[in-house]
Formats: sequence, C-alpha cells, structure tokens
Amino acid sequence: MAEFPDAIVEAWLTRRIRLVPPILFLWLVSVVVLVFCLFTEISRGRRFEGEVQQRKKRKPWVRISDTGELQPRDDDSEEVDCIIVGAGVAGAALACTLAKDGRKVKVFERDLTEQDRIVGELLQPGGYMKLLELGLEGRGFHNGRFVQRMRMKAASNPLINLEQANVLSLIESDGIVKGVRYKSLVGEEKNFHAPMTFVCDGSFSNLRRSVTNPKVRTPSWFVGLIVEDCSSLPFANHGHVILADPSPILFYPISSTEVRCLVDVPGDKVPSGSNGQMAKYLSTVVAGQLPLKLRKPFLQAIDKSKIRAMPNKSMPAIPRARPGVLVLGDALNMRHPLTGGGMTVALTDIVILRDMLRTIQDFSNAPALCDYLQDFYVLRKPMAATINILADSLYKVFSATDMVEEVRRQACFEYLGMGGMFSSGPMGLLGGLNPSIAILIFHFLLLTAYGLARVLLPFPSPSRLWIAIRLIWKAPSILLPSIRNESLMPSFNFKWLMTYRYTIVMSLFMLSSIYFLV
Ligand SMILES: Cc1cc2nc3c(=O)[nH]c(=O)nc-3n(C[C@H](O)[C@H](O)[C@H](O)COP(=O)(O)OP(=O)(O)OC[C@H]3O[C@@H](n4cnc5c(N)ncnc54)[C@H](O)[C@@H]3O)c2cc1C
Repeated sequence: MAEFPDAIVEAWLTRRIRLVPPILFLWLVSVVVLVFCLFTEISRGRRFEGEVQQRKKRKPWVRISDTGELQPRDDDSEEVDCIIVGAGVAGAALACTLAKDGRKVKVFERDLTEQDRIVGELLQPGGYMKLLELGLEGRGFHNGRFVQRMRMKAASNPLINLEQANVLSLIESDGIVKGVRYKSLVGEEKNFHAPMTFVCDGSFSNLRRSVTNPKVRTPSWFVGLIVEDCSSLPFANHGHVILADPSPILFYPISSTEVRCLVDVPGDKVPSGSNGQMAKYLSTVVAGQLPLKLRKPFLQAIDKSKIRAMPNKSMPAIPRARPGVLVLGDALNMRHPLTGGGMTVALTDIVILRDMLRTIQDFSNAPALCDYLQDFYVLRKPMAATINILADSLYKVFSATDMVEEVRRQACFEYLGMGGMFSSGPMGLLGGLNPSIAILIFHFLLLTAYGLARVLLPFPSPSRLWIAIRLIWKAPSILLPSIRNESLMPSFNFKWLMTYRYTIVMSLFMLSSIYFLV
C-alpha cells in the first residue's frame, strides 16, 4: 500500500494546528453565549413563575352567586395590566389566557346575560385545537352558552375583574391610548386607566375607528332559523351546504334536537320580517330548493321559530398597532361566515398573542410594546389569510350569477366529490388544520383546470370554447381581490435571530467540531 510522503503529512498537520486557536476561540464564544442564553431563560422563567404565584394570591374580584350569576364588585382602585373591551369569543378567551399567565385584567362587557345569537355556532377543528391549547375546550354549541361558559371561567379567576358596562371611547394622551371611558350599569360615566387596552368589541365595533381606518363590505345577509328535527338532515351530525339559487343555504346541528339553518340573501338589504315579506321569501323562493326531507320541517320552522338576520361582513385586517391598544377578533378582521372560520381565526390570534406577550414582563412601555406587536400581524397571516381568502372566494364560487359561474360551481362540487386529495386538501384548509395560501392557490388552479376539461371534453365546440375562455378570464376576479386585501407581501425582520439563538449556537459548535476533526 502506498504511503503519504512525510512532507505532505507534516504540511497538513501544520495547517490544522494553525487553525486550533481560532476554533478554540469560536468554541469559547459559543459556550459563553449558550450559558448566557440558558441563564437568562431560566431566571426569566423563575421571575415569571414567582409573579404568577404572587398575583394568584389576590382575592377574587368577581363573585359567582349560588344561582350561577356573575356578580361584579366595584373595585376600580387597583391597578391592572390591561383592559379588555368585550367579553365575546375573543375577549373572554383572551381574559382567561392572560390571567392564566398572571396578568391582572379588567374586562368591560356591555351585556353579561346569555346572548341568543345566530353567529358562531360551528367551530372548525383548527379552532377547537386552539381552544385546547388555551385550556378552554367546548364543542358544537349555542354561541350564547359557549360564550357564557367562557365568561364564567373568566369571572372565577381572581385576576379578572369583569364588569357590565358600555365602553364609549378610548382615552388618549400624546398619541398613546391610556384607557377607556365607559358608562356603568347605573348610567355613570367614568374613566378607567391601564397600560394596554385590547379592543374585542365584535363586528359592530364602535372603537376600531379610533385605531384604524376599516373597510367593511356587506356582500350578503344570513337569515337564521332553527329546524327542530335533526332526523331531517340527509347526513346525521354533518354540516350541509345546499347550492341554491341565488346563493348557498347552510344546515348544521347545534344540539341533539336542533338544526341551525342559515339562508344567504345577497345584497345589503333583506326582506322585512315585520310585514311578513321575509316569511314569504323563505317559503316561496327557498323552501322549494331544499331536499324533500328538509322541506316540511323548514316550513314548520318558518311558522314556529324566531327568524333573525345578521349582516355577513367582510373586512381585511389593517396591520397597524397603536401604542397602548390592540384590536382583535371581528373588530380587527372579518370574512364571509359561509365556512364558519371567524372563531378559528380569533382563537388562533389569541394563541399567537399569548405566546408573544409571555416574553413581556409588563405593558408599561407602550411605544416599545407597540413596535414589538407589529410582528403579530405577520405571525397571524398564514391562518387568517388562508381562512379569509377561502371564505370570500368560496362564497363567490357558490353564488353563481351567470352560466359561466354555474359551470364553475358545478365543477367545484364535482371536484370536491372526487375524494382523495381533491377533498382532503380543501377540507384541511377550510377546517384550519393546514393553513397554507400556496395549497389554496394550487387547488384553485386545479379546480379551474378541471372546469376547463369538463367544458372542453370530449369535443370543444365553438360555444364550449367560448365558455372555457370566459371561465379563464373570470378566474382571477375570484381569488385576486381577496389576495390583494390580505397584503401578502412578506414582511422581513430579524427577530428570528433571537428565536433560533440556541439552534444557531449549537450549529456553530457542530460546524467548528466537524471542521476541526476533518
Ligand atoms: C351570521 C354569522 C354566522 C357565523 N357563524 C360562525 C360559525 O359558525 N363559526 C365561526 O367560527 N364563526 C362564525 N361567525 C363569526 C363569529 O361569530 C365571529 O368571528 C366571532 O363571534 C368573533 O368574536 P368577537 O369576540 O370578535 O366578537 P363577539 O363574539 O361578537 O363579541 C363582542 C362582544 O363585545 C361586546 N361589546 C360590543 N361593544 C361593546 C362596548 N362598547 N362595550 C362593552 N362591550 C361591548 C358585545 O356585547 C359582545 O359580547 C359567524 C358570523 C356571522 C355574522
């Protein structure tokens, strides 16, 4: 066997030996950084735990009476970490979450009684996972009962002061929001101050205008009634979308005996309920389009149940934090409720916010906190944008207005019916389990290709060719406006350096070791 000449081996060793000092220096720096990171993490964790324990020792601010009613105590004197306006889905969940982390929270809710609403009765699996993460699990429900249970949970926490009051405005000084002005239950107007205010006052928010310049659209209304016969559903325990003319109708169970029906009425007005126009519309225009099994219970529901209407609003989030205030839930962002994604987005936002705020000891430095919270709008984008774009686009596809759109609607129905990835992909997006805009665009392109094949095959006659051209021509108008609304330009920042500091340090270690050994 040939041996290496001594001179070559010697030169190689000399080169390696020359590298020893810089490598040792690199190792030393890595060790110092690692020890520093570990030390700061451990000490911050200890301090945080200590603070949480100390705050938990305080007395409850709100009592729950023997009958289960919330009885707020008038105890404004104590300082709080933050104010939450609105104890709906977002506000109640946020209050519980912040209090769990040891923050002292003041919540203002204008109506603490159980609300009877037609909104938020179907929670997508992605939203349910977020509820589990927040430790607030609940299921297919009456929205009022669900929200009331979360309020009870909040009220039983000693760190949360829940008060029934109507918040009138935000208090500002030097461009920083310092608290809120509110009208108490007895009609007295008062101020309440805190370093941070979270505005969660829902779709009709009167406070968001003082923070952003919202662009709200109302493409349609949902008219809601309750069908009292679950056996009338074609598939038990499933949600149903009926592709009716001019727009879809939803049916889904909300208890073991009740089915919620939501009829979409396009436009910014609905037939009046008081003069019987609504009942007439439902029985003449809608009933005839339902499956036979559902018709009779639906007609009975028109006579028996309370018919209510809610505007289906759509509003892109404006990624602008202001010192001392953050807008959340429907007050920040809305999409068509066809896919039932609103609560999933709101709960995901709260998980993201909780994780971000965990690293902040107190909220007193409003400008710095505001800067830091700018990242919240980037982090929420994958889930929020996917659900928003899907909801608004699917509504356009399902509300066929002409023959070309009808072709697309049928293509969509058949596409989803093919099963496999053609249904699991879109369902993963809709359920909030796989939030990805790329996958959404991929399925939209595939759906358009399927629609074209459906029209052109087996023989592309001139009229079919014309439909195909219009199908392609109109496709961008379905997805692009929503994509534009979501301002999907990536936002670059270097916070990832901090997030991945351990990985970076360890990688330096490994690389230097490998280099040294080789
Ligand atoms: C017809 C319809 C059906 C829907 N269906 C679904 C569905 O099936 N699944 C789903 O996930 N989403 C659904 N959504 C969306 C969902 O309801 C919302 O995304 C969700 O309720 C948003 O929660 P929020 O806390 O922001 O608002 P809300 O739950 O509306 O809570 C706002 C709270 O703020 C209080 N408040 C308002 N103003 C003040 C004030 N000035 N002072 C004090 N308190 C105030 C209100 O009383 C209320 O309690 C639907 C929406 C509509 C319109």
